[in-house]
Amino acid sequence: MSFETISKRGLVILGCGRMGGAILQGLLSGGLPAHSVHVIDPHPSDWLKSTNVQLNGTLPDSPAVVLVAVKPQMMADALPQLEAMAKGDTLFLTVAAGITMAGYERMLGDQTRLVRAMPNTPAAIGRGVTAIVGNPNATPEDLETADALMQGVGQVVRLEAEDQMDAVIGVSGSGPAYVFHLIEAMAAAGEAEGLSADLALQLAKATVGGAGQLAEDSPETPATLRENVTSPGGTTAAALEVLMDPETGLRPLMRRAVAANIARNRELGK
Ligand SMILES: NC(=O)C1=CN([C@@H]2O[C@H](COP(=O)(O)OP(=O)(O)OC[C@H]3O[C@@H](n4cnc5c(N)ncnc54)[C@H](OP(=O)(O)O)[C@@H]3O)[C@@H](O)[C@H]2O)C=CC1
Ligand SMILES: O=C(O)[C@@H]1CCC=N1
Repeated sequence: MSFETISKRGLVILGCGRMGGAILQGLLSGGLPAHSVHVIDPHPSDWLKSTNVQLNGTLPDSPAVVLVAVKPQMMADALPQLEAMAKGDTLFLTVAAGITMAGYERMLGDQTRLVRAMPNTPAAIGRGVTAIVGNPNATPEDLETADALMQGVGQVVRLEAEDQMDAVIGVSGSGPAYVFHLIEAMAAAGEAEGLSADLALQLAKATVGGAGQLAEDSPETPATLRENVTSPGGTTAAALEVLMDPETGLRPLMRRAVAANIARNRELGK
């Protein structure tokens, strides 16, 4: 399905907050005409009002795509109003955590053509990464459509099975929050060692941003890049002894954090 089909038949966005808004921004700057987008959201932001999309108005009977971007807790209230579209020729593309394909099929019917997608907030600057997986009704063309829409906000990867989605949410969907917390923690450590708050934050942000870019661009593995910083017997080695402790270091901590993420994701899906 091309952007032309989407602009002819329309795109409905259910819930246009941080994630729905970031995806919409990517699509509009990629050339999707604003008048073909119909947004349902109780409190549209000023930015949304300035885009010329159709806000809380009459919806097309059979839009090309419905993008579902409400919180999982709102899904049972918000989604059933669009049930009739799921009986026709509309692709449902959802970015919500927690809710499984079986859950959507219970709300919309088991004929629904559905793609689950898990983006992350760097989507707001076109640097997101989104994993997608379709239900058995989703055609290869539906996956192409979902892929093309999500490429508007960054890279897209395809999953082999829905059960991989939990780990994806735990790593990349929520991952930006872990990295932002790393920035906070590094800045706090710098401040505790005598730097001003502003300088510590500038150093931490630039270090995480630069290291992230280097890890993406370099042909070297993260392990080699880490070793390149680590002079034998030097300062980095002393810090890494703490961070890489097999019992108390970052690896077991991250393992616990991701496991907690997945446990919550499964609760939200109930
Ligand atoms: N934020 C993130 O990093 C990521 C989020 N997601 C998923 O994206 C989805 C949205 O999250 P996020 O954008 O952060 O949340 P937001 O709260 O920013 O956005 C949700 C939007 O839906 C609106 N809304 C609430 N009730 C309804 C309704 N009945 N009908 C239509 N719209 C409604 C909200 O309005 P109001 O605020 O007025 O209630 C809000 O604008 C979630 O399912 C989440 O799992 C996926 C990947 C990453
Ligand atoms: O915190 C959440 O539930 C959502 C899903 C992934 C990122 N934010």
